[in-house]
Amino acid sequence: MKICFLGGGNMAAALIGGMLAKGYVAGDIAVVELQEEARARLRERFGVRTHASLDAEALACDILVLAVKPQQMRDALTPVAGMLTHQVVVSIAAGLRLGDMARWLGGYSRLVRCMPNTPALIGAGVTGLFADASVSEAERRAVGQVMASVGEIVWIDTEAQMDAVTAVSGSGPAYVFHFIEALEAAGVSQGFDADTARKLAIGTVLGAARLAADSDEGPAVLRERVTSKGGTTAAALAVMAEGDLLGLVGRAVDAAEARGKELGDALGAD
Ligand SMILES: NC(=O)C1=CN([C@@H]2O[C@H](COP(=O)(O)OP(=O)(O)OC[C@H]3O[C@@H](n4cnc5c(N)ncnc54)[C@H](O)[C@@H]3O)[C@@H](O)[C@H]2O)C=CC1
Ligand SMILES: O=C(O)[C@@H]1CCC=N1
Repeated sequence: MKICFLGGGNMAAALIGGMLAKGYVAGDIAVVELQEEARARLRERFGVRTHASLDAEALACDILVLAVKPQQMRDALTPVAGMLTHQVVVSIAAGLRLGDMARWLGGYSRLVRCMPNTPALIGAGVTGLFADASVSEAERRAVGQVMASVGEIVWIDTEAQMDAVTAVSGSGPAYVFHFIEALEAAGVSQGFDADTARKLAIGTVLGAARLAADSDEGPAVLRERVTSKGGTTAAALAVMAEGDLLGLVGRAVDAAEARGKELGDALGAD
């Protein structure tokens, strides 16, 4: 299975790093990247083959992963129209719809839209996937296998739900990092040095996420177990409820989902 990435930025690096750690070999992975510096970094870091443009050698792949920014996609795909023969084209771009990509590719519709996230780098990603009806079962399995090598995969029933996947798990690591920043800052204002505060904050988020993943009981039960009546946790959670943390996260996810749709509308209108 030969895989070529179009765009070698943050997310391509996260996926490639995760895939190599899971046994994919560098010789089967190529990256097309415009920036010379980025190409050199990718070769040095991962030992993968790099190309300055999507030439015939780069196109000799089974799966072409589109990993450029949504706003860069049209320019990136236009020269490819008419060059694709058998490749399954997998877009990881937020918002961008399959119909618009197929149009830019001159009607080529062997397309999968997916939304990974950056913990893929350590094999702990979550990826939502949706395939065009023309993608065969075997092709879906092959794409699923690549994404499963860097974490969990979830196939989605309708393409419209991809914006919700993006809002929950694609952008989600940033919400968790932001919470870690907040917990760390709170630790510092309690008088800890920055290293100690960070250790306490990251250790807590990591341990709680692992416990939640290992438990059948769900996060609400685990939360209640930490919360003694009249104790310290109850005092903190009351402040979070007063600030409507649940509503705030809901509104944040709604905003991300709406932005995905807006991006899709704007890009498709082009
Ligand atoms: N960063 C994240 O957490 C996630 C990002 N995504 C999606 O992944 C895609 C890439 O995002 P990032 O990696 O963060 O962006 P990035 O800006 O780090 O990487 C994009 C790379 O593509 C290169 N590029 C642009 N046009 C090109 C072309 N025509 N040919 C070859 N290379 C080209 C750029 O030089 C750059 O290195 C986006 O569409 C984004 O929506 C999806 C899931 C998570
Ligand atoms: O912020 C973004 O648009 C991309 C998509 C999901 C994560 N990063």
